[in-house]
Amino acid sequence: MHLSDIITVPKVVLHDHLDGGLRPATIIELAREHGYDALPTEDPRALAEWFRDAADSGSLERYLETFAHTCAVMQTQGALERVAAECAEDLAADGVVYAEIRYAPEQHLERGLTLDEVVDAVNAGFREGERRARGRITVRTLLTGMRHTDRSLEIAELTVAHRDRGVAGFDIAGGEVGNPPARHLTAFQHLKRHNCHFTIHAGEAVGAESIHEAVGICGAERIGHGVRITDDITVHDDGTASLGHLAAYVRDNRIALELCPTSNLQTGAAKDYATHPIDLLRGLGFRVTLNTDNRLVSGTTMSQEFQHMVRAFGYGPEVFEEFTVAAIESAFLPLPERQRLIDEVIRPGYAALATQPTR
Ligand SMILES: O=c1[nH]cnc2c1ncn2[C@@H]1O[C@H](CO)[C@@H](O)[C@H]1O
Ligand SMILES: [Zn+2]
Repeated sequence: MHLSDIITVPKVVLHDHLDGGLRPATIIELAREHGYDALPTEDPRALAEWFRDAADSGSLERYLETFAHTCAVMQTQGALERVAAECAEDLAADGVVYAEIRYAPEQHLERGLTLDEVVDAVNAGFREGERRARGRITVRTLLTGMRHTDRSLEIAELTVAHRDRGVAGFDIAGGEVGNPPARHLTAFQHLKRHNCHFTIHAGEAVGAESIHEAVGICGAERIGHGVRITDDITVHDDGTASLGHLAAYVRDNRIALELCPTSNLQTGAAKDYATHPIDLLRGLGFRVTLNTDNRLVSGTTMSQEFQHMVRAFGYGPEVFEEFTVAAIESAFLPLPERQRLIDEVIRPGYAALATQPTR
């Protein structure tokens, strides 16, 4: 599949951080406006490289340190609106038709904004971005609680308060070691009481135990990464596999795994593309989705993630259609809207590719 075809076909991203995907030139401009002088360089190309290299450390903690620079310039209403609008534009230009973009409102209060003002500014930016993209993309947000702080209940309440107005659900993120999901149980209970969607970053830096807590104790509908579910899967010499109870539960309940291969290589959750568990998990019938995690920090796009999969596993359009439909089916969007995107956008987009003369 040519890159131009990969860009053209409809794609869905469920796991992409707003503060991990800024345009480098925008960071530099906003830093000047805000008087932030700690950027490692003021050259956009060099800055993009700096993020990718600094994040390429084999450790999730080191990967997360780079976000200090993006969050530093996302502290005003104007900056948040701009970053969100550009995010929608960039995704639309890459052929993404539906995106759930997450960020942690508590990280944007340094210059006096309230949590509600942060959410309103980001929502306004996304509506502007959708307009600029002339309706080619729909964006919803997930509000993230940081797992090392103690504001998750407050962020869960914020999610409920802003639901149906651009906010589709909740997530927790940040360093996984030492901050297990169940530490935020009251937040998840609040969401459940209000029938509100949530996903949990789990099984990235910690193994099956973290996924078990996320699913079995907290009740996550999807798993952010979840790549270490392989801890509960035994692959035998003859190629067959046995699933433990946790892996079977995740697979049998169609709990989506928000896999992000490039990010996994950077944080050490996987060794290389060719041995990334995505292909094993897909083969075993897990609901697999392909995502970017952080377009700037991981130096990637949805099309590039697709391309890596073409090279590693020889995937063609039928597999990408499968990933895209799986993603939209697991989206925190009302069923009729998901169905409309499948019938009117995704299926026709892949059908159009299939009828093109081969190039
Ligand atoms: O892959 C990840 N694992 C865990 N936390 C992450 C990952 N990517 C980003 N963040 C964290 O989520 C915050 C809100 O968007 C970011 O500031 C970053 O600290
Ligand atoms: Zn993430």
